[in-house]
Amino acid sequence: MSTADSDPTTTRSYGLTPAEVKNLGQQATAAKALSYSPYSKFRVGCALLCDDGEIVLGANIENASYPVGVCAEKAALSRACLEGQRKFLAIAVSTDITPPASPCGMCRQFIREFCDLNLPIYMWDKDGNYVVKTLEELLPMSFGPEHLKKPDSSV
Ligand SMILES: O=c1ccn([C@H]2C[C@H](O)[C@@H](CO)O2)c(=O)[nH]1
Repeated sequence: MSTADSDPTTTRSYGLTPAEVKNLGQQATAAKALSYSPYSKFRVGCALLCDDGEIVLGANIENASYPVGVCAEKAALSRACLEGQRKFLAIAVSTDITPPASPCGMCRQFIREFCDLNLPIYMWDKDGNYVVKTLEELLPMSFGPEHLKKPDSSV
């Protein structure tokens, strides 16, 4: 007999149902098609689950002046922020490699601005499998907005 805890169709991962995790991963994987990465040829797709249920996509955007390029996570969070989104329930990142890539250090800090430390970050590989870690696991002892005087979030 299956219970709510053992049934893989109902067991939640960090508050998300298996269907929500899968959907977010599929959207991050699809977002790789938006990647502009002529230099590295390394496509990264990102899907953010906002607290109102909206999913915002991003991809890496490179530049002839290499350091000017933007990572997928930063692109997605910037896009979401400009849409007025400020709170996120989960992030999925997808690349074309196995084992999956994890967000770079700058992206971890960028995520830290808007997300709780227990935010799950799902890292999808080319075979459709994922590893999940919390933001705190990827960025321990981090520095965040609460360490500064309370910012005026309307600015
Ligand atoms: O967390 C990361 C790490 C790298 N990249 C992009 C930047 C560059 O376009 C390519 C190779 O580094 O991958 C991301 O989008 N996110």
